[in-house]
Amino acid sequence: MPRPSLSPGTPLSAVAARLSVPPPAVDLPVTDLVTDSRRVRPGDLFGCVRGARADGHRLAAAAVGVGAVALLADRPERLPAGLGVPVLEVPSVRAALGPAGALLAGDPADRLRVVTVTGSNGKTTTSTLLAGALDRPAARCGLLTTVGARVGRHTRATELTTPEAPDLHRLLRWMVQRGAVGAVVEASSIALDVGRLDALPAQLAVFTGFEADHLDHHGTVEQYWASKARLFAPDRTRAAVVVVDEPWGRRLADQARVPVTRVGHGADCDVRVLEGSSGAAGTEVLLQVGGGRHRVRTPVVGRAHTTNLAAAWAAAVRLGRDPAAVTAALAAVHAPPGRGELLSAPGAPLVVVDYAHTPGALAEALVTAAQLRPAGRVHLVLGARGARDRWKRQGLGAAARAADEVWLTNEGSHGEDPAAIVAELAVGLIGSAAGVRTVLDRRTAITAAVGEAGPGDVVLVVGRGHETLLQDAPGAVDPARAERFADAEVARAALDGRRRAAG
Ligand SMILES: CC(=O)N[C@H]1[C@@H](OP(=O)(O)OP(=O)(O)OC[C@H]2O[C@@H](n3ccc(=O)[nH]c3=O)[C@H](O)[C@@H]2O)O[C@H](CO)[C@@H](O)[C@@H]1O[C@H](C)C(=O)N[C@@H](C)C(=O)N[C@H](CCC(=O)O)C(=O)O
Repeated sequence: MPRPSLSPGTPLSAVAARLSVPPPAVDLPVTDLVTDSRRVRPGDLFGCVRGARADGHRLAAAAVGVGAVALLADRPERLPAGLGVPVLEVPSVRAALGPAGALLAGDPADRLRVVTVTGSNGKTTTSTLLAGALDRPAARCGLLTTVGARVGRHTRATELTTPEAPDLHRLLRWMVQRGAVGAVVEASSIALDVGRLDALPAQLAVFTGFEADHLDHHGTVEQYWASKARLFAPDRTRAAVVVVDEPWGRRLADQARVPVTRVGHGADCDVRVLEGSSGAAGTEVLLQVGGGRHRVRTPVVGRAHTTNLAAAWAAAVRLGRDPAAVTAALAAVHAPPGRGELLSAPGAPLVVVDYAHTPGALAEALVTAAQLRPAGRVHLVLGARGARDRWKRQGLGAAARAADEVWLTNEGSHGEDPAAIVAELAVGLIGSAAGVRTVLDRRTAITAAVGEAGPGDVVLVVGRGHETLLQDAPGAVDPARAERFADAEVARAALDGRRRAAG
């Protein structure tokens, strides 16, 4: 991610003061805080992060070699002798990245009304809806989600759903420089767990709902929930909007020590969903708020988005926006790419490309698909990501039983055997009435599903949504080792091919 022009520099002693550690023997200005030696520029402060695969302390010499003028370290004994640069010793470099990153970015969050959005499903859509409800030409609201960073018509690609803290605060500075007075930030549980959102005070935190996920990182559902619950502590947010349609959300609302606006279908909700429906034209809810009722619409497709829409509406109103203005704004907010994305062509099945990658989200996406073509059949193209969350695969297979036809395929094996991944998905489908076929080449699977489906059917392609890199090589996504592959593009080509074949 290209970095903006360098700031004039901040005294290293100011960084020490922000981190409450002794000042350096030698003071000097530092420009940016960087945690990757491959991205250091002259004048940077290099944070020596100890990770699962590398230790920044062992990379300090390389960082100094390309211009780092000072180091943040929590294992100074691991640093090579004679580096000749001041070292700020901290208890934890990871814990320092937020406060120091904010300072060196100019504390942009102090000039923004920040809203954080977390939850198991719907974070990106809810964040996009909320930013759309808050955004005004004269008072921009920035948006930072899995899809990338955006403010007004400016966009920036990002690598993580929630970037590392120094990158996050630089992106907030980038938004302020382009007129943002607010920012909606999608908060992944992993980011919360490792401290990427530290030093990011929010006016409001939104919880979209809960389903076990990322257990390969968090270990237990309790730990996963606790990582999200951190966002609702008084030192992290002033208020909360919580969807309470399931027990974990209710528990969060009960335990949060900040004012909570409860959203959901229950009679105890402050913003109660009386009715909800979704179809090809979008999603609509009827909300009961006190004595009043509000009918709210969005072009976003998917029954799962009824509570996301209600939460976004409640959050914008909680932040002081006029309810009628919020309702009007939401009517024009379209889904982020790859979330309930519809592709259609004359005489061809309807194709839906969605990000669903948990059993609950898949079940919801299948309900939506069936609702979109009530008289048709549902053809599901399903895979599971390699090298993570293996425990989810049988549950995904079980959720897939609601489809009429299931095409099991590769979704990026990341060093695993694609056939073994598919075999785990197939366990959930044992005894199912659905027709089940395995086609490991994803392009072939999507093309075959589109080719075989009837004109009144739906083809639902899940798991990757907007993503454009498909990787079978081990390790984190690396553009140099991944194939460029966008589900929507492949589905569109399949529809075009079907039209050409029909003459
Ligand atoms: C589990 C996790 O969060 N891992 C992140 C973490 O990796 P790590 O701690 O293992 O770091 P490492 O690779 O050992 O490197 C340690 C340090 O050495 C540095 N380094 C490394 C190599 C080098 O040549 N020079 C160098 O300086 C690295 O920049 C890093 O600071 O720090 C790395 C550098 O910032 C991240 O790239 C990496 O994200 C990986 C790619 C990842 O896949 N993260 C996923 C799990 C993630 O965070 N996902 C959530 C969304 C989940 C969801 O909702 O779907 C997200 O917010 O994106």
